[in-house]
Formats: sequence, structure tokens, C-alpha cells
Amino acid sequence: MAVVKTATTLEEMAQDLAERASENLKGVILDLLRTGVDVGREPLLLECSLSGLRDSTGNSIDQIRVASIGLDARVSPPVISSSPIGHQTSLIGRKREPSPKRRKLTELGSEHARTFDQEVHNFVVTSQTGGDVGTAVRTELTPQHQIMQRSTLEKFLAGIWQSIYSGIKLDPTEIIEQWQAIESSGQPRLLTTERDSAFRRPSAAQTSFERMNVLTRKVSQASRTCRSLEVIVQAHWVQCFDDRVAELTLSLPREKAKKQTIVEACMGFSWSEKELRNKMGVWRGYHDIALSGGWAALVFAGMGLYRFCKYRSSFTAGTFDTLKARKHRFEVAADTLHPRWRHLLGIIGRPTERKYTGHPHDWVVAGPGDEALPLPKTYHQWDKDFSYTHLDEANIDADFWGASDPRTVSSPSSDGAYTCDTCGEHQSDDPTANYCSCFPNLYGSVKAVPAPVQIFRTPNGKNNGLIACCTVESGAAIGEFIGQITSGLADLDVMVGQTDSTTYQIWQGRQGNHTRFINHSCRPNSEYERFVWLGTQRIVLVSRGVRAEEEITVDYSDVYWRDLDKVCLCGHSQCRYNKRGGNLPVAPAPS
Ligand SMILES: C[S@@+](CC[C@H](N)C(=O)[O-])C[C@H]1O[C@@H](n2cnc3c(N)ncnc32)[C@H](O)[C@@H]1O
Repeated sequence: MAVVKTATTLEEMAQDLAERASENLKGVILDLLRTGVDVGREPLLLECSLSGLRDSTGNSIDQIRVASIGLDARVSPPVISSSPIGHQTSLIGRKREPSPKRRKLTELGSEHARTFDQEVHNFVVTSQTGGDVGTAVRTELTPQHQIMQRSTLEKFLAGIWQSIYSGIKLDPTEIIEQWQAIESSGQPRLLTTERDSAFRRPSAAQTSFERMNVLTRKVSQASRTCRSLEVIVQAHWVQCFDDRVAELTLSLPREKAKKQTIVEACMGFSWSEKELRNKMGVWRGYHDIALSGGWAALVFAGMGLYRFCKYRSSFTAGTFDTLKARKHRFEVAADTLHPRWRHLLGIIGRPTERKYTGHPHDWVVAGPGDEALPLPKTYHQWDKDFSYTHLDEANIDADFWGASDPRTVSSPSSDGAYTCDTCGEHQSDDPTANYCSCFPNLYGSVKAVPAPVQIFRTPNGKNNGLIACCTVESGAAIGEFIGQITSGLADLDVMVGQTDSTTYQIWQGRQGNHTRFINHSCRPNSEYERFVWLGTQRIVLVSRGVRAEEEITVDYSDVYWRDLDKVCLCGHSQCRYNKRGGNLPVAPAPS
């Protein structure tokens, strides 16, 4: 292991070595696990030693043991289910089991059925248990897992996605508004309307808390926006520095041109050369990130940006290729979720108009570095008029169901309350009255953020698919299966839902959400579960442990494939349907 050259203090050197060791450790342990050794039941001991060291006279030193780290027995091994594919029932999906979060490890079956396509494959509802599909793994991530699983680059990328998909608003008008408010009234503008306050008669502490919530949000937002402006300007400064060096190089040797440019900069900043060089190192990092991953990567980089650029342990060609490959994906998400973020670029004279408009899923992200494609274009070969309406919640077909919702399974208690039949807690759409947190990103919380997923061009003939931007831990919801709640459709792909009294169809052909783009895999990383929210049956797509940048897949079930004249392209070594008679081209547009 080479000692890092850029470290200026022992602490930095230690930090760099520790980061690089943790980056490599996961791969080493994974290789070991793949040999079939059994871990997870006994405490483990990790011994670390360092070799390749020299003493102050340059003589090599034998290997030194630097640490002996005990890992307790909380490493949960995956479980391979071996039960055969089971029977069909009239239930869709697996019913959510009580308190899944408290289970350490649970075997789950693959129990869902789905169809789409132009042929008739009504989604029949199966409840299969395990079988060759059922590598059901539901483990809680221990702190050790989390540390070992993510490299510095992965953490940096996760930081970008998290801030794009978080509630933050990057908009220069935020700062201007704050400033104008302070200028005109002598204090930041605090918003709670008088009507609200009078109506609710809040206590003094509540009023003060509400006002501070607003002020703190506004100031944090303004400061986050300023931080983005700062890194944009600093990255652009590096470009101007390089341009000035290039200009001076026309009349001076390169080293002298660089020296003169540094002196000019020191004068401008009133800094010593050492101070400038230290800052420049980090700013060059910002510049390189913007150059490869685009401005969105830099603007939305999370808290780790400074460290990432200061220690540069991940500054390899591979990192910049990775960022380059994500450039348009970051832009699709940033442009559609933060329509004004590009206004920040106005400060350095860059175009401020957004490239990708509309809904995040109006765009299909393509191969590494390729621009995203408009969604309808990816279906033109099957349907010239393809269009898709993105729904936040299911749309009941009033022609068939009138004003009733066929998914209703229970009524509220006499006081109008609903109780979750999974966790037993009180459910409410009002976050202050809701205590059910079975799927907090879908129900009962303050404004759900969009799922960090994108529609992507699959490289192997499945047309589009769904890719996860960030890791989705096992047991977390990826989305609700949403579409038109209807009945009586024939010759179309639908999911069939059933309650004790009614059978209904969910059709996603022209309206729905991201779950419509999920492909089948014989080894899926997600599954459907039935869940009841406020007395209404829902079908929730739940992760079995999806890694960042992985395609999200589900098992469509044997029922779906039984009558389908296609081969499965999931590519899994244990694929059940890749050796079939038919090999028709994939025709994925459901109509
Ligand atoms: C719900 S759509 C999934 C999204 C679809 N790939 C698209 O571009 O719209 C279902 C259709 O995708 C295709 N598909 C999904 N999984 C597949 C697989 N493992 N192998 C081949 N085709 C698949 C089939 O055409 C299927 O009818």
C-alpha cells in the first residue's frame, strides 16, 4: 500500500489509508464468502497488518500488525429457500406480515403475478411459496454491513442522488427573497398566517416553534444555495486559471506562466501561495467533477464533497468515467425535480434553461453518457401515439365503479379511526395523527418524496426497465402498484385484485407510475405485498435488498409466462423461461 503523497498531516495520512482499506475490504470479504465459508453464527475476528513499510533510514520493516477487530455475531447469513413452487390462490401478492422490521431474517416466497403486453395475460393472482425463484433474503443491515458495503465513490454518488431526491430547493430566488425581507423589515420574514394561528389558538411555544421551523428552513435553504453557488464559482475559477496559464504560455515557458498566474491570483485573493495552492487542490476537484459528471453532479453533491476533493482517494480514471456515465441521469432528475437549479449557473454566464422538462419519468435514461430519450419515442415502433400519464394515486374508473372503491376491505371504527392490521397502530393521512410506519415513504408522512428510480433502456432487448439510483434496503417500499382501477378488460395486461367481496383490475397501460416499467427476473430483487391503508387494499412493491445502480425486478410468476410466446431475458443462470419454443421480439407496450 503506497503512502499517500498529498497528505499534509499524520491525521490526513491515517484517514486516507483507512478509507482505501475500507474500499477494498468489501471485495476481499465477498471473495471469501463466495468460496462457501460459513460466517454469521459465531463472533468474527478481523486481523489487519501493514507491510511494505520502511524505517527512517530506508530499510524495509517486516509486516506490522495494526489492528485486531472483533465483529460480533450479528452478521446475518442469506437463506436459500428450497420449498417447491406452490399453489395458486385468489390473493394478489404476499400479505404484509406483522412487524417486519423486528424480524432479523425471514424467508419469503415469490408470490405475485403480473402481466403486461399486447397479448392477454390477465394477472392472476398467485401465492407461490419459494421454489427455485425463492432466494428470499430479508436481513437487517448491521452497522458492519453498512460500513463494508459502500466505497467512497459509492457514498459520494449516493450523496448526489439523495440531495436531488430530497426536499431541498436549490434556487437563487431563495437568497434574494431572504435578503429583501431582511432589508425591508430589519429581520428575516417569518411566515405563519394570522388566520391559521387564530383558528388553532396555538400556545406560545407552538407559535415560536412554528416560526423557527420556517426561519430555519429558509436560512438552511439559502445557505445550501449559497454553498452551491460557491462551488460553481470555485470550479469555474479553475477553468479561468487554466485559460490564463494557456494565454501566458504563448509568450512564457509553461512553469513561468503558471507561476505568474498564481501570483496574480494571490494578489486578487490576498492569500499566501501556500493558502492558494491548498484551496486550488480542492477547487480543481470541483472542476473535474463538473467536467465529467456535469454541473448537476457538483451542485447537488452532498456533505462529502469537500472531503472527497480534499483527500482525492477516489480520484481515478474509473471515478470520472462513472461520473460521466451518470451525467445525463443526474440532469434528468435535477431538471425535472428542481426546475430552477440551472439559474445558479447564471452566476458564471452558463445557460440557465433546463434541458429535461416535465415528469422525471417522461425520460428514459440511456447508455453511459448518452442523452435521455423522451418516453413515447421508446414505444414508437409499436405505437406511434404512445403517451403516458403519471399518477400519484390510483384512478378509479367511475364508468364501472361509480363513486365506490372496489378495493375497500374495512370500515373505520365508530370514532372514524383506522387501525393497521399489520402493526396494530392508528393510521391517518394527517401525519400528526398517524402512528403506522409500515411504509413511511408511501403513507401517513409529511409529503412523500419521489422514489429515487429512473426508467432506463435495458441493454438486452427488454426495451425499458427500472433502475435504482440509491440502495433500497430490504423491506422498504419501492412504490405502490398504481393505475386505473377498472374491471372487464379483455386482451390487455392487467393486475387482478381481489377482496372478500369483489374482483377488480389495475390497468397501467396509459396511466400509472414507475412500477409499470419493472421487468421480470427469475431471481427478482423485489416482490409485491398486499397492504391495507385506511381500509383500502393496496399492492406495494417491496425491496428484497436492491443495490444502487441495479435493475429493479420482480417475478411475474409462472402464470404470466405460461401462455406467453417469448423467452425470458433476465439472464439469470437459473432462469426458468429462457429455453422456450417462441422467440418473438419483445413487444412491451401494454395497450
Ligand atoms: C410491464 S412491462 C415492463 C417494461 C417493458 N420492458 C417496457 O419497456 O415497457 C412487461 C413487458 O416487458 C417485457 N419483459 C419484461 N421482463 C422481461 C424478461 N425477463 N424477458 C423478456 N421480456 C421481458 C415483456 O415484453 C413484457 O411483456
